This record gives sequence, C-alpha cells and structure tokens, in this order.
Amino acid sequence: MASRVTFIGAGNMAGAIIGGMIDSGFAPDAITATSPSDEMLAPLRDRLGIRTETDNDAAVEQADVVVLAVKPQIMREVCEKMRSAIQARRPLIISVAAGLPAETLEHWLGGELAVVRCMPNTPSLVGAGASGLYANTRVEASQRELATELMEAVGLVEWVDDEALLEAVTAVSGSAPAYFFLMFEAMEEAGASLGLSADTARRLAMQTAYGAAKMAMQSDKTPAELKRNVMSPGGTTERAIEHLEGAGLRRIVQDAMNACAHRASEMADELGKR
Ligand SMILES: NC(=O)C1=CN([C@@H]2O[C@H](COP(=O)(O)OP(=O)(O)OC[C@H]3O[C@@H](n4cnc5c(N)ncnc54)[C@H](O)[C@@H]3O)[C@@H](O)[C@H]2O)C=CC1
Ligand SMILES: O=C(O)[C@@H]1CCC=N1
Repeated sequence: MASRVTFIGAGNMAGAIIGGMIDSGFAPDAITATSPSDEMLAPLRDRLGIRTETDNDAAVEQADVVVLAVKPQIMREVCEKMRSAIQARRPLIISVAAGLPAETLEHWLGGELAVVRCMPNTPSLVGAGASGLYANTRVEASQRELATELMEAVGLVEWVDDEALLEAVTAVSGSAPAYFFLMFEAMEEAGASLGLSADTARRLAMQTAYGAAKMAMQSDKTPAELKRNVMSPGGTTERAIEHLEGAGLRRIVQDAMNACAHRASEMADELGKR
C-alpha cells in the first residue's frame, strides 16, 4: 500500500497495530508515530524503523490516513490543536479510541471529514487482532477498502452499520484479551496449587487456549459440540464444567460484558460532548 499512515499516540494500541502492519509487509518509512516526548518513540523507531515526530501538526502534513490512538480523556485537546493541519490535508481519520463518537471527533477536527471508528485489540501485535469498524457517511468506498486493508494486516475485520454496536464489539473483542489473560492467571494459580510449577501450568494453559481457539476456528462443529466431545460421561471434564456452570460462569460473563459495553456508552456521554 502506498498510503502514508500517521499514528497520533505511540502507546500499547498504536505499537500493537504498527508492529502487526510491519510484520505483514507495510513499509516502515510509510508509517509515522507521534508522542509528546521521544521516550515512547525511540523504541518504535529503533525496533521497527518507522518515522517518529513529537509535533502532531508536522506528522499529519503528508498523511493519507491519520490514526487517532491517544487516550479518550485527552482526545479533545489533541484534536482541537491539530484542527488546522487536518483541515489543510483532509486525510482519512481512523479513531481507535473507546467510546468517542465519530461525529464528535469530526467536529473537534473542524468538520467535513471522513471518519472510521475502529475498536481493535492488542493481539494485533501478533497479527491475531480482531477489530470492529464503523464508517461515517463521508467515507468513500476506496477509503473503506483502505481501512479494511490496514486493519486486516493485523487480524480479523468486521464492519458494523450501526455505530452503537461498537459498544458490543468492545465487550466481545476490544477488552476481551484481558478476560482470557485473567483466565490464564487463574489457571496458573490453580495448576500451581495442584503441584505443578507456575511456569509449567502457565505454558500448558496458554497452549490449551491456543489449541482450543484454533480447533474451534477450523471446525464445522459448534463450541457446544466441541465441548461435549471433551466431556466423557462420568469423567473429569464433566465434573469441572458442572462446577463452572453451577457457579454461574455464563451469568458472570454476561454481567461483565454488559458492564463493559455500558462503560463505553458512559464514556461517550462523559467525553463526547461537543
Ligand atoms: N489498550 C487496548 O487494549 C486498547 C486501547 N484502545 C484505545 O486506544 C487508545 C490508546 O490506548 P493505549 O494505547 O492503551 O494508551 P497508552 O497510554 O499506552 O498510549 C497513549 C499514547 O498517547 C501518547 N500521547 C499522549 N499525549 C499525546 C499528544 N498530545 N500527542 C500525541 N500522542 C500523545 C502517549 O505518549 C502514549 O504513547 C485509547 O483511546 C483506547 O481507548 C482501543 C482498543 C484496545
Ligand atoms: O480499557 C479500555 O478502555 C480500552 C478500550 C478497549 C480496551 N482497552
């Protein structure tokens, strides 16, 4: 892709997407990342060979795509400061910020801009991300393709037609790596209490999660069928699953995901006021 992509912000999420893009063949010198100090930028520059800049305005001057990857709480200030530079260039805007509506971002940046809102996740770093995307009405077909190409470089892309559905995407994939990391922590602790070394328990748990995900993705069976195939009647798995179901795992997951989606909507109310 010949497009020049500038990331405003060089933290966890920008670093994950940039790392995945480069692994999948994007030219490092077509990518620029910004941060107010060089401290965050030096590792990206040294490790990945991308361009870096501490001045956001200078970084958008040549950009075809500007990815907004700062914390939602400072987005307004960052956007309003960049307004003139963005209006002079009118690049495609892709925001990865949780909660902030496309219309609000467009307004903060001076209006009349093509905005794609994207909810990615950090496994983008290893090319196994899962992103939900929404486009405002100004986004042209070619820009939609560009956003798809960029995010497909780091994993799965699903478009939604209703912006509010990005809250559900946040619950299902944006925040969800953390649910699985919590599960790994719990399995490591439990494995260690059963006598394994913590390292062995961690490696076995992670490989099992990887294998289960890979198998479920390649199989034409449902997760429920695959689960039944592991559960011998009267056997060990049945005992564990009875315990998880009995303790209300489904309700816990539903409540956690409701809370996540609700927080995304609260953030839009708190931060998205124009
Ligand atoms: N971490 C995650 O798993 C996910 C994060 N997101 C979204 O990604 C965005 C960034 O989150 P993280 O990367 O986790 O945060 P982070 O704190 O790791 O990174 C934020 C970056 O913004 C930079 N920054 C601060 N002020 C700036 C300015 N004025 N100009 C340019 N850069 C500036 C900081 O130096 C830092 O590099 C947030 O809006 C978040 O909602 C979305 C999906 C997943
Ligand atoms: O926790 C957060 O707010 C961000 C958005 C999704 C994942 N991390």
